[in-house]
Amino acid sequence: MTKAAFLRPRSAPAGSMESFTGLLREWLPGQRWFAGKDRPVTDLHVLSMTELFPGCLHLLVHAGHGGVPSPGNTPWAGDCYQLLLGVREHPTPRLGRALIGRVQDGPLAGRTVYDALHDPRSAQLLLERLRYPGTTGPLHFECDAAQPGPGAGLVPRLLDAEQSNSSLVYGEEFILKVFRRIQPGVNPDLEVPGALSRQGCHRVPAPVAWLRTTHPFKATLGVLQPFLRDASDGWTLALDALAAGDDFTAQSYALGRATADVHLALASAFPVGGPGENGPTATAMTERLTAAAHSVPVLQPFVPGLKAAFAALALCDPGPAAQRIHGDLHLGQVLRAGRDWFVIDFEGEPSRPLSERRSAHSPLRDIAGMLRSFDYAARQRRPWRPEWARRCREAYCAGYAARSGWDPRKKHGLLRAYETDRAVYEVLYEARHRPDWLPVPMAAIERLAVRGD
Ligand SMILES: Nc1ncnc2c1ncn2[C@@H]1O[C@H](COP(=O)(O)OP(=O)(O)O)[C@@H](O)[C@H]1O
Ligand SMILES: O=P(O)(O)O[C@H]1O[C@H](CO)[C@@H](O[C@H]2O[C@H](CO)[C@@H](O)[C@H](O)[C@H]2O)[C@H](O)[C@H]1O
Repeated sequence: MTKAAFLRPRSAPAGSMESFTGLLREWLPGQRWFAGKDRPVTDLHVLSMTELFPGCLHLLVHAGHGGVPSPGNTPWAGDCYQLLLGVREHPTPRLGRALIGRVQDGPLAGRTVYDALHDPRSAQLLLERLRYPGTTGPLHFECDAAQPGPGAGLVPRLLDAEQSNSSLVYGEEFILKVFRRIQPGVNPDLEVPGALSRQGCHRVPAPVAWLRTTHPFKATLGVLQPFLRDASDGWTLALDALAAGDDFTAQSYALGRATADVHLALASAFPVGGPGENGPTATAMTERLTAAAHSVPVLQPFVPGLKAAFAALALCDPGPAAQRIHGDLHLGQVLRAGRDWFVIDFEGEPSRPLSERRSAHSPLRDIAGMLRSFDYAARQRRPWRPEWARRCREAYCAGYAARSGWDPRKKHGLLRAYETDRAVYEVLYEARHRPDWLPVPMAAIERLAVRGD
């Protein structure tokens, strides 16, 4: 590996990065993982730029939205994104949709830049870097020596999934998740699976190696873990079952048990204890609703009805103790391999502040996430299949109760508030990432606000 240079964009001559940042500003909003599709990108700054290896730059960039702060992200208004860019002297037609463009001026003048994760050579070199712990500028490559690591020469492929980040699969043996939207601090998707594997919890693939930065702030940038090669995710399995007219209750029941297993392991890996308190929960949910309705005006007519669900928390018992949870549980976060369900992606809801994602919450939040997911799946079919979703939800709760010793269905008021809060989050998520999907959570909003069930 050649010694990498750490380029300091802030010392570059004024204006010299203009064409480069202009290209990135145009390219970013078209990316699936870009979280600001509901607002124009008004400015883009390079926060750090490191030559990872010849022909590949690592960047953290800040995308601003005209001074409108993004909830929970960095101390400044806007979002920070991680990019790995290939830089070539001569463009090749094969770059296809990886192509970002040709830089007109500044230090990269005349070069073609592209998303290096699409480039097998860069993807291979990235894995090589993770195989040998060390640092490159502010970037730190680390590994868990207790876990079997990847061998040499594993062939990479970029996953083309509905994702909030980007993932590379190596030789069908390992998967590297490259986080896209970066917040300061340890990412729970590294912290939690590591702690659960030390607990002996077999339902979560353990981190093998990871990448973090120390500039312009400390943050986790990527995690490598074993790839469950014959696994299917719960979303695909649910849609297949719906298409075939199959029942999904046995799978849902097993999924409920698996969720309870993971909650039990989380409670012992991160002992926090203490009963949940409904007052602060209701306040936080109401604040999130107000902020979401401000960003997504179609929510506004439903605000009074939704607030009622949160106000009703005052009449509920506090429910199960707060603990570390998954934080963004849905059918796309569970993988079925053999007869077992595995749980992945402990990042939490990406738009929440990291400190909030790493604190204790009611396990009902995860349960509500999965219940909403059965509804999402049922709405992918015409005509809509509410009965299918209802049976899955019942079976999931029954499976959870059998393993945990308490039945989520008996916490009706709490569960309704958590489902409402989750549906509000989904509206915000869809508006920002996949505007075409907005009608799915909006249908739930209407149901929860108007009928309250
Ligand atoms: N350990 C794994 N084994 C097999 N497939 C995986 C594994 N981790 C992730 N995947 C696949 O990658 C997809 C995206 O992973 P996920 O962690 O949910 O990323 P994101 O945060 O970008 O949504 C999953 O839906 C799943 O299909
Ligand atoms: O990318 P992540 O998996 O971290 O989670 C985000 O994206 C999800 C979509 O990919 C989103 O989930 C929503 O859509 C799913 C169907 O695609 C559905 O099963 C979920 O129930 C629904 O919430 C998730 O909210 C978001 O955080």
